[in-house]
Parts: sequence; structure tokens; C-alpha cells
Amino acid sequence: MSSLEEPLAFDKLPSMNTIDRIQRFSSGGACRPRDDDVGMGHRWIQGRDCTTSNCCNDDDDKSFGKESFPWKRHTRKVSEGEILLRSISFSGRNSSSSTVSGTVSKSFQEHKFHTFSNDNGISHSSNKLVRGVPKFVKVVEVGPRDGLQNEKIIVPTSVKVELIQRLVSAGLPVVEATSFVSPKWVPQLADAKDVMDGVNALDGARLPVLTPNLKGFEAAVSAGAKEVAIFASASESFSLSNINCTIEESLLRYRAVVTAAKEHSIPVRGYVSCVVGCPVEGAVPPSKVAHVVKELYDMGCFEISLGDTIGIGTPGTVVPMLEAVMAVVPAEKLAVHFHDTYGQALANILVSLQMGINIVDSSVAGLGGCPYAKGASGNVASEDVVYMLNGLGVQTNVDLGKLIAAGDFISKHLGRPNGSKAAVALNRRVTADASKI
Ligand SMILES: CC(C)(COP(=O)([O-])OP(=O)([O-])OC[C@H]1O[C@@H](n2cnc3c(N)ncnc32)[C@H](O)[C@@H]1OP(=O)([O-])[O-])[C@@H](O)C(=O)NCCC(=O)NCCSC(=O)C[C@@](C)(O)CC(=O)[O-]
Repeated sequence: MSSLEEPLAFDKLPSMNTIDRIQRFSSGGACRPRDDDVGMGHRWIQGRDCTTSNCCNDDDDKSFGKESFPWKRHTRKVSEGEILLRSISFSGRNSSSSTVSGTVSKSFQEHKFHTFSNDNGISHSSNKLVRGVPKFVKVVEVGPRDGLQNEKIIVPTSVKVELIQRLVSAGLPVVEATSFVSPKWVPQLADAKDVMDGVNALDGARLPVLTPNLKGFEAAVSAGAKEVAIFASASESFSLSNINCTIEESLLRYRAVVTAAKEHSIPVRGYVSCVVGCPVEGAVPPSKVAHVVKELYDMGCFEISLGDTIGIGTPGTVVPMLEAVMAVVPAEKLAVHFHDTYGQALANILVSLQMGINIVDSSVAGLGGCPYAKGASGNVASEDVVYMLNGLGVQTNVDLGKLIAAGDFISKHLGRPNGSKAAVALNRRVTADASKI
């Protein structure tokens, strides 16, 4: 087990004419610019010719959030209970119900957790600057796993379970619950089975877990996991440091996991780390990222999340990486996973949305950091992502007030301020407004 040092050689990150590249996409890998747009300036900020259910011309709001998996039996059945839960908890920013233990405030304060907007931010903007972004974005919450895995002091299982309950209640459609990895490598998540025992009965969200090999997969299935994630890297050094094997060896392991998962009808998500840069190797070529993403896609991952593990990317480096990846895997199968080490995550998310991505990973209260990427800070805060998406008129079905309450809950437990700027600002606004009553 080794720990990696601070990023090196980032002056060598690929240079590019950013605006040229973004313009070429006109905000859609799956939603390419129309032919008659070619040659017009600044196409990246104009509408796209949409083909996916999340695109701007799709008016069927009811289809938002639905997805199917590559093998048919994996298509998730929505239970009556779930529909009820969604109708209560997913009702957006004005939701006033709470289903979590530890009661989230539903008084005056919840109604204050709105994104500031000059038109209440309710409708999808017709402004050409933001018309390219999808109407719906699936927010994948990774806080209980990615967020907590690096915490030195062991968080009690009951706190992890309550955090997951709160996040589900806030309307997040996917909450990554834990990892079935070696407890010697990640001691914080040694209670994976107990966490699953505590959340298995939860309805209303998918609760995937990380599995690095068959041993982890089998343990996850025994613990009741219904979805798993495998995690490869685009950098050899990071692969060795994180999972103690080369990229090719990891792909071999993951093929075995995916084969077993198919037998159990369990959907598998794929991650690729270091998609922009590696803490040891510096810049990672987009072609290398595309190669690993394609391998995971071909082996059967229903979705592949692109991890900027050390948060080094800017739109200038994210765009060419996405271009390379989207040339081999459709945009609607891709998620983005930005750490916010350099404060670039929201900018990177926005440009990814404009290029046709509609799945964003984030971590409540900005928790996190990878144990094998020293110096990497947390994921972009879920609250900040939802605040931005609300402001763009993009639907997420996430109740921002409940999300902030979940972030405050875990931050209080960890004894530190909430790492979300939106949460801090909105909490301050609530206090200020309340003091006038
Ligand atoms: C992959 C291994 C296991 C290889 O670790 P290894 O030491 O090479 O494995 P091994 O096969 O030689 O086994 C060594 C010991 O681990 C046990 N073992 C083996 N497998 C398991 C398992 N699944 N669960 C529990 N125990 C396991 C195994 O039984 C044995 O136990 P012992 O005989 O010594 O008592 C190890 O390197 C590991 O667990 N790594 C996980 C590292 C990790 O979780 N990193 C963070 C997640 S990735 C991430 O955060 C990035 C991401 C996804 O968020 C995206 C991004 O931001 O980039």
C-alpha cells in the first residue's frame, strides 16, 4: 500500500484551443450540432440537435430519471412505495415532508433553500447560453463511500446509515453506500456488511457499492447489494497504488466480476480514475482514458464515471478528454466525477453538460478525497451542484433543503463546517431571514 504524492508536471497538461473544441461539440456528444450550424461562431452556447431523453427538445418530463440496464432483467421495477416516496420527497424545492429518522426541519427554513434566480429558476432556460444543457440531470451521491473512505476516525455505522437514509429522503436517485474492499486498505469502510444491513430495506434509490474483485463482489451480494461498481484507472501508477495491479490485470479481474454480476442480474457501473491527470505521472493522454472507458463499456458496464481523482482538470483539459471518450462510448452512458481540489469542478460540470453528459457524481458537504491520491480534496459538493442545476432550470428531483440538512448532519458529526458553499450561504440566509421575524 503506498500513498501518492502531490501532483507533478501539470505544466505538461495537454494544451488546446478550448473554445474551438467546445464549439465543435455544441454541448452534445449524443446531441451533435445540426449541419446547418456548421460555420457559425460560438455554437457551443447554442441549441443542440437532441436525440436523448434528457435533451432540450424532449418535452416528456415523465421520462426523466428512467433508465434501463444492458441485460433486461436488470431494469429496475419501481414499487408503489417508491412512487409514493418520490411523490413526497422528490417534489422539488418546495417539498415539505420528511421521511428520515432524526427529522429534517420542515418549517419556514425549508422554503428558504431555493436557488437565487431572477425568474425563480423554475423553468428550463431559453437563453441560448444555457439552452445546450440537458433538462434532467441524474445526481449520483457518492458521499457515504467516496466521501467517508478517507476519514481517519471511524464513523459509527449508525451515522453512516442515517446519512444514507437522509440522502435517499432528499430525493437522490443513486446513493453509493459503501465499498467491499480490503479493510486493511480502507479501514473506514470495514463495516460494509453492517451498513448494507441498515439500508437494504430503504426504498426510493439505488444503493451501489464498490467491488474491486470477485471476493468483494461475492461479499456485496451476500450483504444484499443490488448494484455494484468496479473501478479502473487510466494511469498505471494510480492503478498500482489504488488496487495493487496493472490496468490490464484490473480489467481481467473486472471481466470476472461483470460475468458473475450478469449471472446474478446485477448491474455494474464502471469508474475510470485519473482521467485528466495522475498524481505521479502528470498529464494522462485522452486516448488512454478512452481505451479504458471502452474496455469497461464493452465488458458490460451500464454506465462509466470519469473521475478527475485529484481535481486538476479545467474545461481546457476536460473537453479534449470528453471528446476522445465520446468518440468511443455514447455520451448518455457517461458520468462525470470531479474532485474540487483546484475549485474547477462546477466549471467542468457545466462544460460536460454542454457536451451532452447528464449524469453527475457529487458528495454531500463536499466530503472526500482518495486515500491513494494524497492532497486530493473532496468531490464537488452535492449541494453546490444542485444549486447550480436549479439555477439553470435543470431538474434533479433533489430537495435542496433536505440535502443541506443531510450535509449539516454529517459535518456536525465530523466536527467541521459543511464544505458546500451553497449550504453555508443558504444556512446563513435562513438565519438572517429568521432573525427578522
Ligand atoms: C484490490 C485489493 C483488495 C487488492 O489488495 P491486495 O493486497 O493486492 O489483495 P490480495 O488479493 O493479495 O489479498 C490481500 C488480503 O486482502 C483480502 N482481500 C482481497 N480482496 C478483498 C475484498 N474485496 N474485501 C475484503 N478483503 C479482501 C484478502 O483476503 C487478503 O487477506 P489476508 O489473507 O491478508 O487476511 C486492495 O488493493 C483494495 O482493497 N483496494 C481498494 C482501494 C480503494 O478502495 N480505493 C478507494 C476507491 S477508488 C476511488 O476512490 C476512486 C473513485 C472510484 O472514487 C473515482 C475517482 O475519484 O477517481
